[in-house]
Amino acid sequence: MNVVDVASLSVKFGDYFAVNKISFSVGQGEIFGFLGANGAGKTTTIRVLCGLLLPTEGQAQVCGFDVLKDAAKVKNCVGYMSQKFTLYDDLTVKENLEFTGALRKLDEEKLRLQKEKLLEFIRFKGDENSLVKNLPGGIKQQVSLIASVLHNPNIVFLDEPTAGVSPAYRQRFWSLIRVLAKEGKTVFVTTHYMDEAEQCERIALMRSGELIALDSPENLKRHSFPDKDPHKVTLEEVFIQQVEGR
Ligand SMILES: Nc1ncnc2c1ncn2[C@@H]1O[C@H](COP(=O)(O)OP(=O)(O)OP(=O)(O)O)[C@@H](O)[C@H]1O
Repeated sequence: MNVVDVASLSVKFGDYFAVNKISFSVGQGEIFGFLGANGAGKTTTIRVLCGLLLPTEGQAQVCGFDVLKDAAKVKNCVGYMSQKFTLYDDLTVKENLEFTGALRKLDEEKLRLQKEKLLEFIRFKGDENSLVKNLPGGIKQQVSLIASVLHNPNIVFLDEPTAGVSPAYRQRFWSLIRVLAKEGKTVFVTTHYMDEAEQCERIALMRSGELIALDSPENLKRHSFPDKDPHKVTLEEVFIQQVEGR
């Protein structure tokens, strides 16, 4: 079953096509990488798929709901960890989760159970009453992840979730992503790290608002460099050739 179905989707800002007639689908439980250079249209697409921005043209369905007709239902079935802002630095871990729970209209008991389950899931060892600004970056990222899935959405959009985090924390974060996917959640993730992209089941490559390739990491390597042994090709080389056109 598809959780995301996008057909000829475009978003224009003035005369500028930030997203230009893209079409793709994402399945339940898939780890889907959404890659491209800065300004390629990734965040804009994610905002449409979270029901936060109306497209200019085309269709998009998320969890079976139309982003144009049913934006409120779309918002309910998605989790979103945005690039810059997911937690309040001046609130504690507990307050952040309670605030997110209130925004998501979770009742007290459900919030309590989800909070316990998810803190356990990330093996949070700290004090729930610590201010978020005092947490190490990697832990902040993990708390941000659980805040985005507190309402148990079908799909979670992670926009450069590991930017600025140490390699050990990045590795840990990806092990959490894999568990979420195994449990059936769809993970839609953008990253500039090719070792992370390598862990996606399929990767979409965006360039200047257009979707220029969509396949498994292995097939992207095979098709980008047909004369080479795909095991000797890196995704970095694919990215440089396809996205940066060099
Ligand atoms: N609200 C807006 N008004 C005008 N232009 C915008 C707006 N939002 C995004 N853009 C432009 O649309 C293009 C795509 O931006 P977007 O943020 O989707 O790219 P991105 O692929 O997510 O890049 P990055 O990796 O830097 O986050 C950029 O040229 C950006 O400047």
